[in-house]
Amino acid sequence: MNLRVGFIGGGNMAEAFISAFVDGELLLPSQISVSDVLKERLDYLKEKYGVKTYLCNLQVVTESDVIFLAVKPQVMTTVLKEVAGSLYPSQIVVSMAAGYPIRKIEEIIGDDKKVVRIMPNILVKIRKGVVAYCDNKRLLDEERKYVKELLSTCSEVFDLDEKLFDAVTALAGSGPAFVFLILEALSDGGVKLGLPRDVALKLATQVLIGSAEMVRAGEHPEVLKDKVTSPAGTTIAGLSALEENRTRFALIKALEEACKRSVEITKLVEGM
Ligand SMILES: NC(=O)C1=CN([C@@H]2O[C@H](COP(=O)(O)OP(=O)(O)OC[C@H]3O[C@@H](n4cnc5c(N)ncnc54)[C@H](O)[C@@H]3O)[C@@H](O)[C@H]2O)C=CC1
Ligand SMILES: O=C(O)[C@@H]1CCC=N1
Repeated sequence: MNLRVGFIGGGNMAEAFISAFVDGELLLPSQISVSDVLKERLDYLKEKYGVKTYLCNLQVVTESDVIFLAVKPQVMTTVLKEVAGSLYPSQIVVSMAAGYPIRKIEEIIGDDKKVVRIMPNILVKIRKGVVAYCDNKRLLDEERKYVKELLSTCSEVFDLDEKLFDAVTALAGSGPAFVFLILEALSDGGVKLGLPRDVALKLATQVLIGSAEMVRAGEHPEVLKDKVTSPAGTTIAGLSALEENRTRFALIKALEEACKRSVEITKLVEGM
């Protein structure tokens, strides 16, 4: 299968996917079309990636077999209503909107349409993303395979029940922002101790990448933590400060709040 891919909304996530698809040489720029309400944004995408761009969303619908909806959840209902009459049941609609359920998409465009819901993260831009995947079971096996292959070029794809999407949105969708904050804070700590800013950021980044790689290699983080921690040493002094400041709780709470917001967004869009 070699389908034409469109994006409605050409913001951060659309660019992350376009960049990955083009750089990964899975799609030619001429197979990709994008629409947005901002002409400057479209000019930028056309110039940088060579994709086809339109101010009209319906043009993307006409030119695509797979249509990624990459607008904010609050804009989804308007966009879906706008394109509903032009969609064919053979086309595949892929939504990445946080908190926007498949049933709401079907309510607007019809339940005869092929609908995929994904929750990606910004790391797809460097082809190290994760994507949670579910669909409304209307895709043919080969179509599902194709969409997953497309997503696999830039991410690890997890088949998950839609019920888990709020939690996945918190951990995987919002997660990079939490990690960026941690990196920034570690760099600040280094600067406070006298390290030059650029050195502090590089050290913090390498520590994070290396630590994640060790966990990926198969060891549990708790076991690894104990290997770093000497009796009466430096690490336990730092860990004790983290416990005193309830760092674990703060991170758990961050995910809970992000998940709660995803549920709130669903309630909000269901009333639209
Ligand atoms: N940014 C992230 O890391 C992640 C975002 N998401 C989801 O991806 C979706 C897109 O998010 P971002 O790319 O971050 O947002 P963004 O704000 O960067 O991009 C949205 C784009 O939609 C355009 N737009 C607004 N109204 C439009 C309309 N009526 N027709 C066509 N285009 C229109 C905007 O001009 C903007 O360029 C959201 O639903 C979000 O929940 C999901 C996972 C991660
Ligand atoms: O902040 C947001 O709502 C979006 C969804 C996940 C990441 N960014």
